[in-house]
Amino acid sequence: MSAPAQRATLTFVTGNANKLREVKEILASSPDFPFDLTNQDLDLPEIQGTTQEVARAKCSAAAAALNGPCITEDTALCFAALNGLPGPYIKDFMKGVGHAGLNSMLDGFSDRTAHALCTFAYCRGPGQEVLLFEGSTEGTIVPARGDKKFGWDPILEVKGTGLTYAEMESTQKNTLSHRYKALSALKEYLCSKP
Ligand SMILES: O=c1[nH]c(=O)c2ncn([C@@H]3O[C@H](COP(=O)(O)OP(=O)(O)OP(=O)(O)O)[C@@H](O)[C@H]3O)c2[nH]1
Ligand SMILES: [Mg+2]
Repeated sequence: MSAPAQRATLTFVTGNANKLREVKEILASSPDFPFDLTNQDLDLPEIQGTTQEVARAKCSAAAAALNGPCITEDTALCFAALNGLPGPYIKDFMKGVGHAGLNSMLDGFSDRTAHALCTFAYCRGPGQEVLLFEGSTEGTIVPARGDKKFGWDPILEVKGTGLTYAEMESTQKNTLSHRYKALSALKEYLCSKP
């Protein structure tokens, strides 16, 4: 009997262990995903700009550094009252002011809605076009509730659930999250390619 054909490997370039965990969890229920996923943590520049500009530049730099195909992922938290900010700069805002500070930024505004935006980027190799796959989940910014193991999960109450991401089981977050939606779009594209 011949050995089963080996699947190609795709490198997910990220230094974020929580992202990697969620991506693996989501893909675990996607046996049709056409790659074996590996991970590398590379120190890549994250430019200033729109979420799409940030994602394209990072993935392009990752493909050049790896000299091969890769995916990267950027997550933004966008406050409606602030025209989408902090957006792609949420990492520094979270580090700088934390859950309480992010809540205070909306004091004085009647609109406390926000959306989490995930952008997966896929590049086949150095100098190749970068393709983007986005997913967004709506919610409201609230005082922290739930498990504090992942970033701003405790302050985004997801629309229609009454729960913050941090109050959900991972199985629930992974069926409605920004990451789940963007990864589904990436998967659909990769599965449609010969
Ligand atoms: O509560 C959260 N729930 C999430 O679902 C989620 N996804 C990302 N993040 C955080 O938002 C910032 C994005 O910045 P980011 O996209 O540049 O990520 P990163 O620098 O940590 O990793 P990477 O760039 O190596 O992939 C970082 O602080 C991430 O920790 C999340 N926080
Ligand atoms: Mg980053």
